Amino acid sequence: MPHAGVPRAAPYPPLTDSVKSQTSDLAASAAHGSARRSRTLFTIACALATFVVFIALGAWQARLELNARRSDVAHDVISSIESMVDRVSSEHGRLVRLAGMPCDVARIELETSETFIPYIRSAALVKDGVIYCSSSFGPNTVHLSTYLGEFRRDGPSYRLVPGTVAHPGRATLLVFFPSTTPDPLGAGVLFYIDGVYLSDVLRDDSHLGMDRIVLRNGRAALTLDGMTSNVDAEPPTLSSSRYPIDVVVDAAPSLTRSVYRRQLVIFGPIGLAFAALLAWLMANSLAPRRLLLRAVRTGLARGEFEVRYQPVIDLANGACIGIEALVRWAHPRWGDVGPAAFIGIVENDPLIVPMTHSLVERALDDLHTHRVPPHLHLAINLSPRHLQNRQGVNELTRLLRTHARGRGVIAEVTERQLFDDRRAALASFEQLRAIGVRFALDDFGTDRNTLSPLQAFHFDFLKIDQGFVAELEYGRTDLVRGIVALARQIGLTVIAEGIESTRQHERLLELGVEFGQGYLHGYPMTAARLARWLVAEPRGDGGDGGDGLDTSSPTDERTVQPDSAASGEASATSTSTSTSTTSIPSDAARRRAHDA
Ligand SMILES: Nc1nc2c(ncn2[C@@H]2O[C@H](COP(=O)(O)O[C@H]3[C@@H](O)[C@H](n4cnc5c(=O)[nH]c(N)nc54)O[C@@H]3COP(=O)(O)O)[C@@H](O)[C@H]2O)c(=O)[nH]1
Repeated sequence: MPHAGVPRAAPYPPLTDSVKSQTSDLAASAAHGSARRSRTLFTIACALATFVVFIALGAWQARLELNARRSDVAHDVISSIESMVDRVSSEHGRLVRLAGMPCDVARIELETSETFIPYIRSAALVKDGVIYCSSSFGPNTVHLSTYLGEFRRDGPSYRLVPGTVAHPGRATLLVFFPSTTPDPLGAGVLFYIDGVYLSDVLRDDSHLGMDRIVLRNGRAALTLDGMTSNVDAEPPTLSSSRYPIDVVVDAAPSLTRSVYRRQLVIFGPIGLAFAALLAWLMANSLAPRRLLLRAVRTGLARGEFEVRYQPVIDLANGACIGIEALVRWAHPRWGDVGPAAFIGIVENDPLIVPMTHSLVERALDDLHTHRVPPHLHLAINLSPRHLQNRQGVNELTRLLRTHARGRGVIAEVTERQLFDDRRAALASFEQLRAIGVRFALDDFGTDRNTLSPLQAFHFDFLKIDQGFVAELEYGRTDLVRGIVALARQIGLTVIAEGIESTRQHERLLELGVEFGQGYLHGYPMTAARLARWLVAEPRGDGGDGGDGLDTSSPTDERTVQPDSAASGEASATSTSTSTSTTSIPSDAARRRAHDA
């Protein structure tokens, strides 16, 4: 029987095709297709990057191996040359005392040095800076500076020269030991280490695979091709710690190629295996998400998603002033699935747009069918991703404009991801505000960056998260007090969520919170049950026909009365009767009501 209070004036207009198309598989699968493509590309990119890392590791390993080979060879060369010079050094003391003696007196002993000191071609005595007596040629007159240039008087000097007066064109390492007798122009013994020995060291069999081995002393450099000038400042592969010589060793291209090839043969397959493993792991770790999204898509197409409605109460008088629509999934195999199990994943997928659209469509339809008075606002959860979807917001605007039928709508938005595309979200706020939608910042205080959305976006309500409300049970009121003060300061109305006990209710009232919802007042329920609840629950009314949130179409009939009980279908209708009883259900009464 129709009630006087709520005229069933216009029949509920059929949903337009364009609106229906919003939830079409096509849109969902297009969005899904592009998300899947990006995921596949991401997986391929990660696998490729892994492979490249392994190839780089192989190249690095090859470089290490080549460097090790080069420094082995350099070490070999340096230690061979060092031991030659060592041998000469160990013998110089015996000959240096001859410096200054006449050549014919010293020559015999000098000549024997050629025999017992290995590697030397000859030895010569120096006096007054002049080489005056040689083991090979006897008396001589060559200025020491011809070979050594500047040389030390207080210690040995070493010089690699391309040749000597006696042996031009024959590389020689000269080692000069000054005598202990002071001689300002220089006296001592000069040894000529034969370049043939030096070349033999460079030519050693163990140095196979090396392209170039250069023995350097000052600006002189000896290679297997002869002496060159050490002009470029190529860093040495190894320097002697005892003598002024160093070595540069380069690997031959053939050796380089073979070492690189060998490392790639090792690291390439390992890299491939790891890349494949990573791709497999990624594909499989994403699989549950993908499977869930596919199931949600199927569920949407089959109409498995339902809406439950939780009353929002004026805490001062218990009057219901609105309802929040909450999704539930009636899965044929998994049973009733709460949103916590899927909404987080869906909210991160374009699928949230058609899903929300179909839920809002369903909610408007339900409320109309069950004649839930239009002054009760409808709160919907709108994900930031939806707000950032131009087409989705246009479709939602059209839906609300044509089907809200004067019912106030509050979009509850969480701050998570709201800033991902701030411009788009701001434009959507504006567009929806233009048709009367108002905004609540949901779960306030649960994220890190809580004040920024309040600054950047135009909100009307602030929903205190149930975590803070629960704390009131234990007398911890400071946070709620602070949130209320903040909300007042910036002109927002506070709605508390998750009120479960009369104590919390009373504390909220004391703290100045006007509105709230929670199991104390009403569990999320079907539209039919909501209609019965609106009729049966003892509650105060809005009194003046306003609901405090001012979200409704103007109506002066607020108190809902039972519809025909015989029909079994409850409808909530308004009458002109107004009750003034403010009634907060006791916790026990609430539980009884819910059990019923
Ligand atoms: N994008 C969308 N998000 C949605 C939608 N429907 C719900 N949600 C979000 O999912 C989260 C979990 O929701 P739900 O399991 O429905 O939980 C809500 C209430 O049932 C619950 N509640 C209400 N009163 C009490 C209470 O007294 N105690 C208690 N422990 N829980 C209570 O709290 C949730 C209220 O959610 P909200 O007011 O939105 O913060 C949740 O984040 C929903 O927002 C949807 O269609 N789209």
